[in-house]
Formats: sequence, structure tokens, C-alpha cells
Amino acid sequence: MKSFVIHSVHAACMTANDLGLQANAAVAIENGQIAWVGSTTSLPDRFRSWEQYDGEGKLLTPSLTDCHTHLVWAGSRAGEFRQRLHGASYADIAAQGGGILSTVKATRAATENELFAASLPRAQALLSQGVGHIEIKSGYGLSLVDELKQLRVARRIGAQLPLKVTTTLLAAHALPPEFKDDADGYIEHIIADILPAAVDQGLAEAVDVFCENIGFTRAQTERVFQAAQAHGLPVKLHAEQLSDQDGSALVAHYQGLSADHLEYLSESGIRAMAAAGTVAVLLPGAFYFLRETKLPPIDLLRQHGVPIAIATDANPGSSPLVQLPLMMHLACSLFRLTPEEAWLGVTRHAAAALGDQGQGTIAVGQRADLALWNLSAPEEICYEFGINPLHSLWIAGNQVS
Ligand SMILES: O=C(O)CC[C@@H]1NC(=O)NC1=O
Ligand SMILES: [Fe+3]
Repeated sequence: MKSFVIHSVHAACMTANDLGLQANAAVAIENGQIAWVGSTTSLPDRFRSWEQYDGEGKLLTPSLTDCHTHLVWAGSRAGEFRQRLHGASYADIAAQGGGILSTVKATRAATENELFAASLPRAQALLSQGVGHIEIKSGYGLSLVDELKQLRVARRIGAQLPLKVTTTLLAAHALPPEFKDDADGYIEHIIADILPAAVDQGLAEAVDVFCENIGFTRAQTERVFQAAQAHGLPVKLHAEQLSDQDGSALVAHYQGLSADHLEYLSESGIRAMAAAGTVAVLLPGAFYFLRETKLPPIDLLRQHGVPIAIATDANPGSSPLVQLPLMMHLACSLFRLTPEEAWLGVTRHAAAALGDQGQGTIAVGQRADLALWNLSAPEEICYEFGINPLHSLWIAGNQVS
């Protein structure tokens, strides 16, 4: 692995609560890690013989982390989108077999290779936007064979592309037809069969549940969390998306990595998250696409010091938007986050939501996952949309674009 220096950049190091901007900075990279960060003018002699990369005053940040995606799916829900625009209701569409279960049907029918071929371009798109770490959930298989198939495809994406993939078991995403009207039975199947198999095959690094009035109850969620804990896996939760199920307090009780969506989050849930260090993952794409009107309690999250992350929630039903910089734009435009919060939301805090403490920063000892941007100010990526501002991307010190 080569050693080199990127110099003459505005480095956004992503310190605890701000961008940590350093003008005319230099970063020395050795063996895929950051070896030194400081002013270009004070570069130590031992680095001066290394290959020098002139950043020409551009903005250098950590590469981006998309900490919440359902990236592996087959089929399309574009037809439902057209039906709804012609006046069909969700109930009409569900009655015709649409919704999540139509994606489950297509994902089950796809071979592993077909699923990989359908999903790889989505990861390639994120990589082209400067994303170096993606979380990929299961949740469209809803059976032992098909949940493991999804997770294997997620692993293959990480093997095929120069980016890091973190996998999450979300078997408790919806009720499969085989367990119609028997949600408790399905939860027991997850606990007895799907989760142990995913653990035995090293396919899951966290466990997630859709805790919602149209998903699984708080009690069913807790059964899954107890099983995940018994297997030594951390938990995260689709929480308070459409109602307040007090799921955020539950995932915080289990020292969960994150609570995600959070439009209906209460202050007691926020207090629990703050005490546990649970990250608030906001998903403005789903809010926008579903035309939600209830904003997450951003000011309360700020007051209680809960770290805020932002992710695509890329999925065919509520956020068919595989574009992380767009989420920064929507987070500022719709949720009124500041550009600084948006940047921290796709770097440092997003990495923390995946248990990758310290990643998503430019600091000595961190993996050299770095992005150089054609931006003269950080806020430009939140303000304008359409032209890809990525200039260069390094993952573990290897230049990938
Ligand atoms: O409609 C889909 O395919 C997924 C919807 C998605 N899943 C979830 O738990 N919340 C959502 O918005
Ligand atoms: Fe989601």
C-alpha cells in the first residue's frame, strides 16, 4: 500500500460538534490509514519524500457513509407510484398484492445472481457520489432462505466494490404470507431459525425491526432485541415513523446503535437516546416521498445533544432515491438542519450509527477514506443539486475515483 500526502486543501475533519475546518491543510496517508494531519507549510520532513497530491485548495472531507439502506431488492414499484397518482389508495394497492409484499415476491423469485445484478448498480451509484461505507438491510426475503440470500448479496457487493458494507438483519420488516395473522409465530421463527442462521454464517452485523402500528409491536420488537443480544449483535430500530410506539426508548434501553425515521419521536424517547448514546438517523427521502407533514423534533434532539445522522433509506416503496447528497439537500430544505449538521450527518454520526466509532473523521489512526470535492464552501453541496461535485475518492488509502 503506497504512502502519499494530499496537501493544499480545506480539510473538514468533522470534530465532535462542527466541521473542524483547517485551511491549507495536508494529510499524510500510510498503509491505508491517516498518519498525520496539519498545515501544508508545517509538513514534517519525513513526509516530503512521499508522493505529493496537490488538492488545489479544494474541500477534503471523510468519504460519506450511508447508514440506512434497503439496497438489495428485485422488481419495481413504479407502477404503484403511477396508480397512486391516478387516485388509487395504499389500501387499494395492498389489496392487489402491492406494497412491501410485491417486492418480497419479486425478491424471492430472483436468483442470487439476478438480485446481485439488480442491486450492484445502486451501490455503484452511491460510490460515484463519494460514499465509502454503506449499510445494507435484509427485509424483502421474510423467509430463512431469502433473508440469507439478501445478506449474501450485500456481502458480494462489498466484495465487488472498493467500499465497506455493513449488513443488518431486518427479517422483522413485514409479515410474510406464510404467517398471515400470526405475527408472534413469525417473530418466534426469526428468533429460532433466521437469526441463528445469519449469525452462524457471519451474515449479520446488527439487527433491526420495523416497530410501527403497521409493523411489529413493542413487545415483539423486544423479543427480537433479546435474541439479538443473546447472540451478541447490536440493535437498531425503525422507530416512530408513523406513530409514537415508544420504540426509541426501547432501542435506547438495549444500548442500540440508532433509532431511525423519528417523525413522531417524544422528548422522553430523546432523553433515553441521549443517555444511551443512540444516534438519531433521519430519513428525509421517505418523509419527502411519502409527503409526510410531521417533522422530526430537530430542536429537541439538538437541546439534548443527540447525534443526528442522515441516510437515503434507499428502498422501492418509500424512498426510491439512491442519492446521499440529495438527502443533505432535503435535510436542510425540509428539516432545516444546518449544512454543518448535514455534513456530520453523513460522516461522523453516520459511522457512529453503524458502530464505527471515530470513523467518518479526518484524524490520525482513522482509515484513509477521503473525498476531495469541487466545492469552494461546504454548504454548496446542501444548496445546489444536480451536478456531482466529487473530484476524487480514496478508500483505505486507495484512489478509487
Ligand atoms: O415500502 C417498502 O418497500 C419499505 C417501506 C419502508 N420500510 C419501513 O420499515 N419503513 C419504510 O418506509
Ligand atoms: Fe428503512
